Amino acid sequence: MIVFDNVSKQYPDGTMGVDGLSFTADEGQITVLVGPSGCGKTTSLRMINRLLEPTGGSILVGDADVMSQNVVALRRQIGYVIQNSGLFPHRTVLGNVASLPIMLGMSRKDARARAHELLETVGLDASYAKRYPWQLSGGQQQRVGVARALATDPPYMLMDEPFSAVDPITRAQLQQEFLRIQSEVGKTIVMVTHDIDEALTLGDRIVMLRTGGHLAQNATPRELLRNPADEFVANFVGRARGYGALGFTSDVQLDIQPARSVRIGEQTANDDEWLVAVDDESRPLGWLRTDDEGIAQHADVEHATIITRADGTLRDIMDAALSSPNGRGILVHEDGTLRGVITLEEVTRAIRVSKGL
Ligand SMILES: Nc1ncnc2c1ncn2[C@@H]1O[C@H](COP(=O)(O)OP(=O)(O)OP(=O)(O)O)[C@@H](O)[C@H]1O
Repeated sequence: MIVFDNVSKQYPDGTMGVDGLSFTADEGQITVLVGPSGCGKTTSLRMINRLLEPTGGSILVGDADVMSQNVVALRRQIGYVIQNSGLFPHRTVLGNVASLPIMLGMSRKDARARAHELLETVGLDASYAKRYPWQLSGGQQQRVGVARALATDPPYMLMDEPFSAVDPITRAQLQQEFLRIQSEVGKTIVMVTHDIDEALTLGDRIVMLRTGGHLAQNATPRELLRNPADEFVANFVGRARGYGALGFTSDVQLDIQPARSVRIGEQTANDDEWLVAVDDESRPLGWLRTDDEGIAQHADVEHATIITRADGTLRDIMDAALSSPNGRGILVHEDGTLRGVITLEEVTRAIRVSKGL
């Protein structure tokens, strides 16, 4: 657990970076600090591992005030991931991930074995191990940064805009992988972002700051969307409030209909009818209309269709229906096999029910 108790940071020139901030980052959860530029997010984060020192109040990591802990011992418990990864440029990927455990006394062999494991965890195969950071894309560098922070298996992680230097698609991918990793490792994480969508996607709890380093609201993503504390919070959450609120798994029962499907290469009598094309393992590829001879061809599949899980969020399911050429979304089971289809009307009904309309 990390606790901020009435914490302030006044810089030597008199600027109040953070002013009387209190919040708790619970064990095993992701707490996201979010807010406009200059509101004190990074200042708050850097006081946790004592890159900066508070001028008022106290910060507890575990049970002890950070100011009473030995700095080296404190930082050993805290993984730190920053924007642009901050990798050692002259060390290989493997060297970057293994260096801290070696410094802390792990044998070279064990540290390298662990580094290989971690690279796999963050989605980099063995061929990347010998490369240098400059030989990687921005997204790959961020993955190495996350692997490095996990290498000593610290109970706490601080992450400062970890996914902001990459393109939106890579970013979404990294976010999802990060959530998967966190579901396995269960670290106590404090993350900084200026992006409300990222905060809503990743945060178990969101601590929103306003200019001057004051707390604006401390809430779960759901509460923040439903009950913004004031106009500032409502404006900051902004466009995300309507559509974004659908980004949570809903408990509304959906009427999913069976789908007419066809395997590629198969002959079907249903020409001029939309069918779900599936592969040999019954995984859908997209919608397709068979040709005159009724043969399902790969080239005829509408690949722009978004296919999503039947137990996903209403937002994903709505995307599936909206991206379909016929207003019906293709849904899959957890293992990727075809579950059925859902009409846009049914999605709309589910949205109304979930919102109590
Ligand atoms: N060394 C410093 N000396 C004086 N003021 C500083 C110093 N570092 C930061 N500040 C000020 O403290 C305030 C908070 O800065 P901080 O970097 O924590 O904001 P932030 O929310 O992380 O911003 P951003 O999203 O732009 O990175 C700002 O007004 C900033 O100008």
